[in-house]
Amino acid sequence: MPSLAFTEAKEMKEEKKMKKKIALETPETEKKSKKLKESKKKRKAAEMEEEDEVKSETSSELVEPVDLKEKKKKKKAKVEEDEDEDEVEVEERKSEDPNAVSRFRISEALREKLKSKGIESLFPIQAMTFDIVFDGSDLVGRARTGQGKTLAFVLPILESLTNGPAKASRKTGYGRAPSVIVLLPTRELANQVHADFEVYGGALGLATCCLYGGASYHDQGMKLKRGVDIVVGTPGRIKDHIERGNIDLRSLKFRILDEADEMLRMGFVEDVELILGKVEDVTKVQTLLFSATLPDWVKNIAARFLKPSKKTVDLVGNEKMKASANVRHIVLPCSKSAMSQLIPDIIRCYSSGGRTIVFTETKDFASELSGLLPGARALHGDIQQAQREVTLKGFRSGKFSTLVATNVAARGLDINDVQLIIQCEPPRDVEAYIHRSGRTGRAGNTGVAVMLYDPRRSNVSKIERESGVKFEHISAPQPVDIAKSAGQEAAETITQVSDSVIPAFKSAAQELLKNSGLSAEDLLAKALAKAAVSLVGRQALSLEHEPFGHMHLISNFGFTLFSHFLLPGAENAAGVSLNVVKKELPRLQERDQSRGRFGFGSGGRGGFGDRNGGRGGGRFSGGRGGRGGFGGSSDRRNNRFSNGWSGGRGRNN
Ligand SMILES: Nc1ncnc2c1ncn2[C@@H]1O[C@H](COP(=O)(O)OP(=O)(O)OP(=O)(O)O)[C@@H](O)[C@H]1O
Repeated sequence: MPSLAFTEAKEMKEEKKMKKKIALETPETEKKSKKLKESKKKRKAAEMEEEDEVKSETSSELVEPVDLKEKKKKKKAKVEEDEDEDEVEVEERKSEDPNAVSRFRISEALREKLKSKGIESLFPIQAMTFDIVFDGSDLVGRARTGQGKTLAFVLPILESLTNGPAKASRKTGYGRAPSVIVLLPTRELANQVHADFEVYGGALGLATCCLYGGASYHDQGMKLKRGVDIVVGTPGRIKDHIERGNIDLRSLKFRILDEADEMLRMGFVEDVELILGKVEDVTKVQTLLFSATLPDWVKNIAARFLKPSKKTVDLVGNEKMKASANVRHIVLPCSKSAMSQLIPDIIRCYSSGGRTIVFTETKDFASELSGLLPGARALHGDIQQAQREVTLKGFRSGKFSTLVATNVAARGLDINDVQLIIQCEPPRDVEAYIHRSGRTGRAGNTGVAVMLYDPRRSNVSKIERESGVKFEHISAPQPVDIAKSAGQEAAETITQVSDSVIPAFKSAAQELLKNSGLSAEDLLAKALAKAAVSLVGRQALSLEHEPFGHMHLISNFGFTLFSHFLLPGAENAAGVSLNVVKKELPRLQERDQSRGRFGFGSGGRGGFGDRNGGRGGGRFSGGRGGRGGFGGSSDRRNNRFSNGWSGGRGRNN
């Protein structure tokens, strides 16, 4: 038997070779070349059109309509021919793609299912491990977050069971014992991996069930009784089913430890050992271990579960950067008491209108913070399982866009369009940082991870050193940042407006352009500012049931936007209505960093007037310090935004 060191050295050489091969054609290059092709096509079509236009102008002089028609026909044929060539090129390129699904021992049914999910090419970790798993080896697989480790084990296992080496000996029929067990550290993750097995395994006629705590034993037991091929679950509940005699693991073909380090760190070692130990003949079972992080202590424990001949595919290896390279890693000083004020600003600036996950260290703080952030919901271990599922479903479906969670959401969760991760303080270990920040920037997309820290109590250098991340240090978003991102959002909503409205508004636009004395660009900028304000207004209205929602939006966004961008040109802002919040506003708490370096820009001192004490009565009025705030209104009779800009110091409260 070759020594472990020798096997590993040989494996590393093989890995290097494979990495080179795979690097030749990554999904990124594919995307780029697709884009190039599309723009080439568009350019060609545009050129043809342009030429046609020129020709048709001259054609009236030449009066040769038949000839022209003929030419057009020929040209059309040429475009079609070129398009065909392009399609052939795409097909050729696909067949050259070393990671094309068709190049692997993947059956037609599974290929079709993958295609229906938009997957025609395997990601590197999948391509590098497929044959290893399919051909029967144990494996330790490591790749950064969001690189597709789940399908790296799902695909070869399914193929092996239905068309490969494990087919002959797997159990079939009613009441069959499972062939696969997948162990995961959290219920949410178990659900997610179960869903993948259901989709892809279902296409091959395989049945899966999911076993985790907080759900009915009876339902789970019934499924096991009927017989399943794949069991996915958390160690505690699986152990319970073993003890109840509901599950027979003697004839397993595959055992998978996903997020292995977390499972072992959470103290599941004994449960995991008990579950894995139920196999009758360990030489007949394949064991796979996956994670984005594999500290040495885990490797040592894991060595007990895997055969000495195991292979290792480590796409992180000794590279300095351990966290996702698709994520912009940012740190920002902030005290705990300022978080509920600052986080909405960070979301507005960095979430690109997508979803945000805010991580807290404790369950209590997750609950507290979720109550303070507009439209946020909490997810942590003290919440009933049924509610956890409802919350996650709502977040996935876009019912709300901010999830405040503990580490239950740190691992493995793959949620579409999570653009921003906020960590309220540096986590205890680097692995948590890597996994939390990895909830964004997945499957080749980009994202932003902001970590808050209190400079008096924590420092970021340990995480920076151990994760290999070079943090970008920023200060609290300034009004200009907020306005910029609101402008972008407004611009996006404008691009979505149907062209059909143009005729109705065109004459007003022409008149405005003619009479305003401004360039089209400047006018558009003003229109965007107005649209941005309406946008905030709508959000404020939709959040009226949230006690703090409207206050944040107006105070942190609207306030600074108005005060710093509209008010200096106050005469231009006349008519911008502030009556978006219809009921009496709560008094804005003066935040304790407003004078400090972590404060929210110069708008920090402004605030809502107090209806009782202040003269601003129910309108946006000057805050205590007055600087950056709205002055006492010159138009106190209505709840409108007035021109009462106070450049001076606190006259208004
Ligand atoms: N070959 C592929 N082509 C396109 N998308 C893919 C491919 N493989 C996986 N994906 C998608 O990539 C996303 C990330 O995959 P997955 O959740 O398996 O990542 P991961 O490496 O396990 O991440 P983590 O370490 O955070 O658990 C998923 O949405 C998945 O559907």
